[in-house]
Amino acid sequence: MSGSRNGRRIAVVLFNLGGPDDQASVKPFLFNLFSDPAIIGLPNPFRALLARLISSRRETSAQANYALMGGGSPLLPETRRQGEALTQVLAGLLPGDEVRSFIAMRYWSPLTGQTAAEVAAFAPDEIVLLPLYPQFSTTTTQSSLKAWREAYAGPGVSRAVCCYPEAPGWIEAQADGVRAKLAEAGDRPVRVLFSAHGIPESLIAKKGDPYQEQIETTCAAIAARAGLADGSWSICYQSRVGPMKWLGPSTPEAIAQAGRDGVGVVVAPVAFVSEHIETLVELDIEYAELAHEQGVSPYLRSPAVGVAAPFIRTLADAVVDALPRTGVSPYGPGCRGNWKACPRTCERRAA
Ligand SMILES: C=CC1=C(C)c2cc3[nH]c(cc4nc(cc5[nH]c(cc1n2)c(C)c5CCC(=O)O)C(CCC(=O)O)=C4C)c(C)c3C=C
Ligand SMILES: [Fe+2]
Ligand SMILES: [Fe+2]
Repeated sequence: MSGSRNGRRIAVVLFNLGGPDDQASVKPFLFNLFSDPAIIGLPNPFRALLARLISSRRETSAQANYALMGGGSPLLPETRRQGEALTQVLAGLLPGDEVRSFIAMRYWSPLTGQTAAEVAAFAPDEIVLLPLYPQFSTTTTQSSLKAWREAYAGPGVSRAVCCYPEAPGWIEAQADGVRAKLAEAGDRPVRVLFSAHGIPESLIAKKGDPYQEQIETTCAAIAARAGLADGSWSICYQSRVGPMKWLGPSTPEAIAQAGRDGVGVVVAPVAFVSEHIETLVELDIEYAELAHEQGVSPYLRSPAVGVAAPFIRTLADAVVDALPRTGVSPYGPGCRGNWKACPRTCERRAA
């Protein structure tokens, strides 16, 4: 943190999904997730009933998965590390301003309402809303920004970063991870599978959700930066939930295809910025077993970017760019507040 009598007080609010801290929080966490109209588009009381039903049904299997990580999700401690690294970089970029970072999780603590009260107590002049989702989706970024607007009643001007699917430091950090795993593969033939969290396909047609398009932008940029040849990489989607048609091909299908083609894989998670259940359990345990069964070898996974310096610099640049009169943006010209029209800095003024 840096301070000055004349500087601005700037709150940076990091948004992520949240995860249960322990076994007892798994069910209420799932209930919160499935109660979100951005996830289940039914009116109440049907949505609440369905949320109760699904959270009860998934509880035991989800608890078993969280137990593999010691009982709860590492998402909050990982996000705290990112917040601390970001605050340090911002102190250097914004000397004279007092910058403090906060974390607002969508479905588990610290929940948005609690964080909104903490930010209000800080009495900021400026609030930068920073989703830890590089690609914008109605199910993630838009849901978090909406929750913030409903919860925050304190002082300051809120400005939102919408997305950074091809921001230079984000792509560099991802490409570094992929290159390291390709080096580990050595002479063995491998395909790079860019694996993103899926969403239901209907959201794209119904809501114009730009997520898939931005995933494709991210993957093409990483492939170019890592020098991957055409045909040596593909995009797939993991973590399907429920009976609806989700984006495809699924990551298990892509692994099976690699098996048929006689190549190993380097799986790169491209929609997550930290390690959590979807990487540590789904990719590292479930899909690794699948790969083993299908004779896919090697099966390697590049790490989530975490606190990699180029990534934290990308976040810091996004914050500086969101503030008024602060230099040249690597993200292109500013947005007029409509994410459908402007896929880079959507919902810039979220207040
Ligand atoms: C890009 C990020 C994510 C998108 C898009 C997303 C959409 C989405 N997720 C579900 C259902 C579940 N997600 C769960 C956990 C989870 N999801 C993300 C990210 C995205 N989700 C994160 C960061 C996490 C938390 C991980 C942790 O460590 O706790 C879960 C719980 C786990 C499980 O039971 O599998 C569910 C359920 C839907 C339905 C959806 C889009 C419609
Ligand atoms: Fe999810
Ligand atoms: Fe925009």
